[in-house]
Amino acid sequence: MSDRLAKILEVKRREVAARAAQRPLEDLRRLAEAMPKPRPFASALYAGRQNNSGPQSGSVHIIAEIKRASPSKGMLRPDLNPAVYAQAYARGGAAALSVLTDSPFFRGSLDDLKAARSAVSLPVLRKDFTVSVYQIYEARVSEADAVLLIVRAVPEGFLRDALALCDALGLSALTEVHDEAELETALRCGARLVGVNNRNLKTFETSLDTSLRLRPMIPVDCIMVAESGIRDRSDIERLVAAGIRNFLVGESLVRASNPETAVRRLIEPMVAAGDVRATNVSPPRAKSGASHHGH
Ligand SMILES: O=P(O)(O)OC[C@@H](O)[C@@H](O)c1c[nH]c2ccccc12
Repeated sequence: MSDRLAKILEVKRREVAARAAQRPLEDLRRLAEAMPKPRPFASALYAGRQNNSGPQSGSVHIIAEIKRASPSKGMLRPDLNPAVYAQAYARGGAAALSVLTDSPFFRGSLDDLKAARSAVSLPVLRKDFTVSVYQIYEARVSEADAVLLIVRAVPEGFLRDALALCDALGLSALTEVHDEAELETALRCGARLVGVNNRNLKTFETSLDTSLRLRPMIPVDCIMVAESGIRDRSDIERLVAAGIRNFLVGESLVRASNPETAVRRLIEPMVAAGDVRATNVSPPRAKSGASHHGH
């Protein structure tokens, strides 16, 4: 484990222990179980086994992230208003939202999540470093529809229990992996919504090759999300060509001068090379298109 992740997890464990001392797990559990149903998160994404000839075929689904700062990039947008961003992302056509709720390293909070969620009707992921079931109940009580589970951050036994708890609470779990071994662990524990993080946790650099490399290992009954380092339309196109349809995008949307347009640009229908040519050729001279039949 990288020192940086280890440091974050250490701080996180202390933070959660302090909150649990204020409000015991039992109280939180009671509150969680009385919450209204979450919004469906996984089904807002593209599932690979869907009929590929449907109207959704080839469509791009964006989980748009609300993130003020990050340990690797420092301050991104310190004055970010979560409700305003949530609405802009929704207007741009985002399929779901991700809200950083970690405060020491990402300057987020559970209040950000609530503010974002109440401004839109999209499902919302609580983006945090989950090290305790306490945070899963807490996510539910804060109206999250999904939580992040980072394979590298927890023992396999915890991952298994956390996935089962999410299931019982009706929460989706985005299980994050960085390599083949972590993906195997995730699948062994029953993960069905898998995030492939392109950020190398040692160097903090991103490479889309991670998503491209792991894509063929994702079973057909799983939903894959490519995470991190997606800057523009050409990145999306590279990944779409490999059969990837779901993307978690943060920095490039947060930094964009117009977040609504920035999302819309990423999801615009792709124009295939053949289509481009079709619009450029002169109209056919004869109407007898029989020879084109079946083409
Ligand atoms: O800002 P980017 O490069 O578009 O990345 C978004 C998201 O993938 C990234 O914020 C992230 C992925 N996994 C995480 C785990 C914790 C905190 C943050 C993350």
